[in-house]
Amino acid sequence: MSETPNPEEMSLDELRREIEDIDREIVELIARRTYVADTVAAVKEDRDLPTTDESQEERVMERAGENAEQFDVDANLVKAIFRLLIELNKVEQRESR
Ligand SMILES: C=C(O[C@@H]1C=C(C(=O)O)C=C[C@H]1O)C(=O)O
Repeated sequence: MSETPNPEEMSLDELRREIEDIDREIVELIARRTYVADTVAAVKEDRDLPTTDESQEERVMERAGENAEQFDVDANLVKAIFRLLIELNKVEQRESR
């Protein structure tokens, strides 16, 4: 085994560390989004509102598409991710009310 670092492998490692950091941040943001759902659930319970609000979901999805376009990423893929995030939030809300 050679002691000389392979520059291509090093930069691959560095890039993967960057992805690892970003992945952690993504999970942290998902957790933050989910924690807010607990508070939303409390407000809805207080006002006797249902967990699902389809018009709000449409606004969230539309915003996701606009943000995706702004950052030049595939809007349909980003929307698919947001569909899952909304479902995750609703599961959390149903558990906490
Ligand atoms: C968080 C809410 O509850 C649900 C979850 C949503 C979301 O995750 O963005 C949007 C609408 C609701 O169906 C809300 O009403 O704002």
